[in-house]
Amino acid sequence: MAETARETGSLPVTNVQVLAETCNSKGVGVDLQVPERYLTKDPSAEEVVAAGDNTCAIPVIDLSRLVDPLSSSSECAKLVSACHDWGFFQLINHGVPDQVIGNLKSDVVEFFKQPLEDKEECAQRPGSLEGYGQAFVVSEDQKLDWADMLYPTESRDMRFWPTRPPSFRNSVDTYSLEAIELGHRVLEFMAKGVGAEPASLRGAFQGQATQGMRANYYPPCRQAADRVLGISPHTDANGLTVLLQINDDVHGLQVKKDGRWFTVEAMDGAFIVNVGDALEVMSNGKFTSVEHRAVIHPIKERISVALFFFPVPNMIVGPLPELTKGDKSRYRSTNYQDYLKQFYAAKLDGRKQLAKQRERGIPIMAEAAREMGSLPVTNVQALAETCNSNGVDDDLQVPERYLIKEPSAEEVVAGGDSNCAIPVIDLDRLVDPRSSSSECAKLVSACRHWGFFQPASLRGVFQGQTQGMRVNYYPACRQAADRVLGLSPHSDPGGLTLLLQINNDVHGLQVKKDGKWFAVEAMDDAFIVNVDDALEVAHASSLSRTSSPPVAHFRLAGL
Ligand SMILES: O=C(O)CCC(=O)C(=O)O
Ligand SMILES: [Fe+2]
Repeated sequence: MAETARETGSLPVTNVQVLAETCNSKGVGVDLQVPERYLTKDPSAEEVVAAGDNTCAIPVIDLSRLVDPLSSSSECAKLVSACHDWGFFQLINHGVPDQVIGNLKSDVVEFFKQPLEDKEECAQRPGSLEGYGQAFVVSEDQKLDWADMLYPTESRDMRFWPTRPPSFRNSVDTYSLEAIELGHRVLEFMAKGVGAEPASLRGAFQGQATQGMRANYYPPCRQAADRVLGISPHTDANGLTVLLQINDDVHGLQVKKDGRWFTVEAMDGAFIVNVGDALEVMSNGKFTSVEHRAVIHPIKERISVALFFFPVPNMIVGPLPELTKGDKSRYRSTNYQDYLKQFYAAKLDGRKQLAKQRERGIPIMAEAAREMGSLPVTNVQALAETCNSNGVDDDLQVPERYLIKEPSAEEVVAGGDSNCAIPVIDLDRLVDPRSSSSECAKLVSACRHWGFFQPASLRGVFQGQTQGMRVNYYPACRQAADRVLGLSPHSDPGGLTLLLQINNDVHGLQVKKDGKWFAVEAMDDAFIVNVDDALEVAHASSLSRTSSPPVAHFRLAGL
C-alpha cells in the first residue's frame, strides 16, 4: 500500500494550521477571512445528532468480555451487530498500556506544535502522499478540508518521519506494534462472530509488520466552524481502522446512519474502531464501511491518529468463502492495488468508490471465467469414438462444423527438426551463478523471438498461490485429422502459461513464427512455457506471445 500512497500524489495546498492562525487572529465576524474554497458545509443541510445522547451513541465493545469465555459469545454478537449496523464502535479494556498511548499522544501534539519550517522537513514530495501535507486534492477548483495531515506510511521511509520530538519514532513504533496486535485480535473476534475460523480475516491483513498511519490535525475555525469540514464524508478504503482521538474533550468525528450524522463522543482511554471498504467486501456486506466525516471546533484544535489495516499486498479482494458461506457474492473481486489507486486519485466522496465496486469492479480471471459461459456443444470424445468406429474412408462422419482447416494453407515445419525447435531453457543453468547470465539472455531471446520455450529441470516454479488450470483432451480423428483443429489459433490471455503434455509421443502443439507453423516436439520431463498477452503488454514489445493451435493429430490416441 505504501507503494500506492507513494505513487499517487495530491495537489499542493496551503498549510491549514498557518491559515487558521491568520484567520483566527482577526476579529470574530470577519468571515471573509476563511477562503471560499474551505466553505464546504451547509449547516442546515443534514440532521446532526449531538454527542451525549446515549441512546444514539455508537456501540461500546469490551475486549475483556470478548476474551472471557463466559461473556465471549454475547459480546461477539454485539460486535458483529455493531460492525453491521454502525460500522463503528468504541473499544474499551483493550489492554494497550496507558503509557504507550500517552507517549504517542504527547509526541504527536509536540510535532504539530513546531513552527511550519520544522514540520516541513517531512513535507510530502510531488506525486506522493507520504509525509506532511494533504491528500485527495485532485483539482484546482475542488473544495478543501480544514486540516493538515502527517502520513508516515507503513513502509517507514524515514525521510518523512519526524526527528523532533526525538522520541517520536519510538513512540509511533511502540504504539503501532500494540495497536496492530489489537487490530488482529479484533479481526479474529469479528470472524468468530460470523461463524468463520478466527484466523480467516486476520490472515488477510497479516504479514506486514507495520501499517499505514495518519495523524490528522484540525485547527479551530472561529469564523466559520459550522461551514468548514476537517475531513469530507468518506469511507476508509482499507479493512479496519483503529482511531485514537488525542483530545477527548473535542468531539469532531461524525458517523452517518439512516441519513443522519451522529457525533461520536470519544470515551477516555477508548479506541474508535471502524470497518473499511476492504472488510465490507471480504465479509460480503456482513460488516459495513460507513460514511464518516470530521467537523471543526470554533476555538479548539483537534488531533486524531488513524491506524489503517490494509490487506496483504497484491491481494485480490473479494468476498471470502469462509465468511460468505455459499451466499451469493454481492461484490466483485478486485485487485486491491487498483482499487486503492482509484481511491487516492479522486476526491473523498462518501461511499461512491465502494458503490462502484458493487456495480462493476474489476473482475478477476476466475470470476470472469465463472461469469462468461460458452454455448453447449457435443462431447467430442464421444463423437470421435462414433466416427472412428466406422471405416477409414467415412469422412462424412466428421460433422462439417469441425472441418475448418485447409491442410495445405500454411507451411508447417515438422517437429524433430532441431534447428527449428522452440528453445530449451535449463533452470539449473539459470540458477547456477556461472551460467546464469548466458542462460538468462537465452531465456529473454526465447521469449522475444518465440514467445515459447521448454524449461528443462524445472524446480520451484509452482510456488505461492493456486492458479487456473485447464486440462485439454484431444480425441484422435482417423478420418480427417488434417482438417480439424484441437484448438483454434490464439494467444493466451494470462501472464505465463505452463503446459504439460501428457503423452509426449504425440506432438500436437504448433507455434506460429514468421508466418509458418512450427510443430513442437515436447521433450520428456520438460514443460512448455509461453508468454501470454498480459506479460507481453507489461513488457511492451520486448516479449512476444505467439499463436498456438494444437492440432488434432492422434494425441491421447489409444487412451
Ligand atoms: O479525525 C477523525 O475523527 C476521523 C479521521 C478519519 O476518518 C480518517 O483519517 O480516515
Ligand atoms: Fe476515515
